[in-house]
Amino acid sequence: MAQSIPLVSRSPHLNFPSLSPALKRCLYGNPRRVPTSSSCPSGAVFSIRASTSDSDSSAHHVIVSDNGTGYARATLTVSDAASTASIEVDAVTEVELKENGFRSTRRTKLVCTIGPATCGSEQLEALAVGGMNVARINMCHGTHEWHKRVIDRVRKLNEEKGYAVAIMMDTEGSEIHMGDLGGAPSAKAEDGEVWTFSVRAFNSTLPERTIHVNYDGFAEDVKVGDELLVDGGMVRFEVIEKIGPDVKCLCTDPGLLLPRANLTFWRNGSLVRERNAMLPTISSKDWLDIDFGIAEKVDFIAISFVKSAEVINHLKSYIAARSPDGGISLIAKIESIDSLKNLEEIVQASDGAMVARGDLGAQIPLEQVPSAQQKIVRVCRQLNKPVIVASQLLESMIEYPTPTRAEVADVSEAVRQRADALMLSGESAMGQYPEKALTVLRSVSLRIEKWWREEKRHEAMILPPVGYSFADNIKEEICVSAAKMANNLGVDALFVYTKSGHMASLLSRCRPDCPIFAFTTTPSVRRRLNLQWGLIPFRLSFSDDMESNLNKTFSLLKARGMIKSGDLVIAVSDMLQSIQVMNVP
Ligand SMILES: Nc1ncnc2c1ncn2[C@@H]1O[C@H](COP(=O)(O)OP(=O)(O)O)[C@@H](O)[C@H]1O
Ligand SMILES: C=C(OP(=O)(O)O)C(=O)O
Ligand SMILES: [K+]
Ligand SMILES: [Mg+2]
Repeated sequence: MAQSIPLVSRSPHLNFPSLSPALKRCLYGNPRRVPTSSSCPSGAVFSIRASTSDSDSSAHHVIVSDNGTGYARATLTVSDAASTASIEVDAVTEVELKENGFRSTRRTKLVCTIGPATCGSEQLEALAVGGMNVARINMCHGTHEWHKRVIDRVRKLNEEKGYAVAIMMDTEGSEIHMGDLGGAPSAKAEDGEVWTFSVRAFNSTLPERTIHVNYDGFAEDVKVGDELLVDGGMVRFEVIEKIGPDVKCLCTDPGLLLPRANLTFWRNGSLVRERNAMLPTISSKDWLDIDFGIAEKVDFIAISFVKSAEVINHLKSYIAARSPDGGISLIAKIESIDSLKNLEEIVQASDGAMVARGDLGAQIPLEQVPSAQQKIVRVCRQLNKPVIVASQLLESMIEYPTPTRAEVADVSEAVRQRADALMLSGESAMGQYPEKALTVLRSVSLRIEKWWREEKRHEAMILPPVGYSFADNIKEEICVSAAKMANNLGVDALFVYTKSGHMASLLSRCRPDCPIFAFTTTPSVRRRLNLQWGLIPFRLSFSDDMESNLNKTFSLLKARGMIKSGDLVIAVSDMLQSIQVMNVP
């Protein structure tokens, strides 16, 4: 494929105005221009190291000619062969690596929910600069058009600015929730007020103190005396009367009602699950949203209110039939009593899990949420699946520029547990201080991680074997040993060459002291590895010959100032059952 690109011959630099920004970025690192015309006479052919971030083809040759016009022309040849000469890494990580060295890179990954406060290109870029690894879109809110605009903006950012921000689509699920409040951003419920919760469809404006409920069986299922919890207890009501489709409720704990807030009802101190438990995990709207996610090639789909492994398996085969390249990972949200009961089988079937503390805290007593979190994080690590700790990490920052001490302690605890990722919800979607909230997550993560390394607080790593096939057991053993060696020798980095990403996960699971450079061939695997603890994913074409892979990687990384001679590295790969220890030449 050859492209003709005009350039300005009389400028001291060759200027490529119509070159795509992604290619421009890659020309010799980051210049807008190719070096001087004197070193680039008419007819000259020279190589540029460049590649487009989302394809395997790379620009290789620029041929300059002047055609006697006085204005030279350059022809850019895009060739697949050239991709073997390039390496792609997240622009923020590259700066971090150069400025602070390996050891101080952040290991805990960060997920930001995108909403009205952060959906613009500039705001998304600010989040990417601030360390967002995954952008989450919540299908409870907004239209497909709205979500598509966000996805396109993130993709553009990745392509033009060299990020690898992954996209996670989160389904609505069949939860019971309130309606839209007739367009109002919120409504205040005061102590002693009587509100009507109704399953009636309201076409025009809602009557005063009336809330629409999305679940048709609601008025039948509740009983007088039941307690109705909005958002897991942010506001509480007591059911005092049932009149056909309307349920009259007395406000007992005042608070702010937000559009589409989740509803649960409790009887004699336990959650009423009756028909609620019969709701399908994936609603008809969810299926439409999932089709949207597949069409948009999102990297992750998070499934709300998962009850069993069966639904995950079902969805996996649905996605596999429609997206055969396997580019979508499924994240099971653990946010119900059933999901806790079937935790192991759900996590085993999924590609990762989320501790969705918002709804979980509405389904089990709040004081049980921390132990549930610890258990979920532990199970995920045992089964080698990434885990995200979500909801209310920095809730007060929706309104205030600094977090509470308790919030900082909560974030620290999730980091200490070695969760793969922390998530912002309302803080980044509709809060006043999205970037500040992200900065808090980043700095608290870095601080806690540094503290372990300084104190050398290696907690005993009891990792029961999880491999099912012989081959898998070998990989697991190699990674456990490589990580242990890395800690004992104090190496600068672990290198892993992996096509599917599996070997990189196995290393991440060991939570070693040093960062893990994960080299993978496809942009999609690279983006998905961005969710996992301690992995710095690079896109690189490599062969089965480890010797040449290593030499190539060393020279590419050295050229970009990301490693230096003498650095101690341990390398493992999908292709070879060995652990190599060496100093960068
Ligand atoms: N796409 C969106 N459009 C409008 N508002 C959104 C969007 N995504 C999130 N929000 C707002 O951010 C809040 C927090 O997000 P999240 O925790 O993901 O949702 P929920 O509160 O429904 O569980 C939501 O309650 C909603 O007010
Ligand atoms: C992350 C959660 O899910 P959602 O925000 O979709 O309710 C949660 O319940 O904590
Ligand atoms: K959701
Ligand atoms: Mg939820």
